[in-house]
Amino acid sequence: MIDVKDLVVSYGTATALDHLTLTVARGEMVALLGPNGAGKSTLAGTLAGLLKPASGTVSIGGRLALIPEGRQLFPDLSVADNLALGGWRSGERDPAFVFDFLPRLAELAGRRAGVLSGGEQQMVAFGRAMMSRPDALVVDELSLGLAPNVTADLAGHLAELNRERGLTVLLIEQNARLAFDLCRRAYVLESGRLVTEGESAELADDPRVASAYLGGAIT
Ligand SMILES: Nc1ncnc2c1ncn2[C@@H]1O[C@H](COP(=O)(O)OP(=O)(O)OP(=O)(O)O)[C@@H](O)[C@H]1O
Repeated sequence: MIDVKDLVVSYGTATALDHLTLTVARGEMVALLGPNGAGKSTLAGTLAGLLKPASGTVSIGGRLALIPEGRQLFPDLSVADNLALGGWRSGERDPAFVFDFLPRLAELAGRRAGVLSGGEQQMVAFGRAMMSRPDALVVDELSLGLAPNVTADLAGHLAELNRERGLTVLLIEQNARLAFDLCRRAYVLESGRLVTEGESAELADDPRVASAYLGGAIT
């Protein structure tokens, strides 16, 4: 569904992604881990078509939506209007199916997005992305600035969409525990290069990953 080959993306003379190769199969949920500045958002932007590769290829086998880092809502618009904007390209006008799996959004529909809590705003960004009826969803830091229980709630909804509706997910995260819990497979990016990839269970035991992301070995 998502096929990235030998991708190079630069900002002027600075290379943000350096020959990155990565795949996410249809219906798979895969994590991309990396510290600040690793190039994670650059990959998200490139997958969403917002950034142009210097070389390499990106191929997407369906409709892709992005939950961008920092939500990027329209703060002065209502939740309902933010959701409607997500349906602009797909022609989806009815958010009822989004309210089915995120019922809290129905209660918040008339509120201004800018006054919501971080978790509620992330839920709106999630719902807005789903309004485009995507086959694949790229989530740029689901957990950013959110309390663990709020993150867990959103992660549960994401896993449910993956399991029950076959939504393909690329979960871009700094929270390795969350990523390993949700995804069977993960890639680790540093300074624009892949440092390792594999099954989450094996990566959690990898001392390099454990010391960088998990504060020591997982017990
Ligand atoms: N618009 C830009 N102009 C110039 N350099 C940029 C730009 N955006 C990002 N970079 C640089 O590209 C590199 C990768 O940045 P990117 O935002 O993709 O990393 P990230 O892994 O998403 O980091 P974070 O977790 O902090 O969001 C960094 O060195 C960053 O400074």
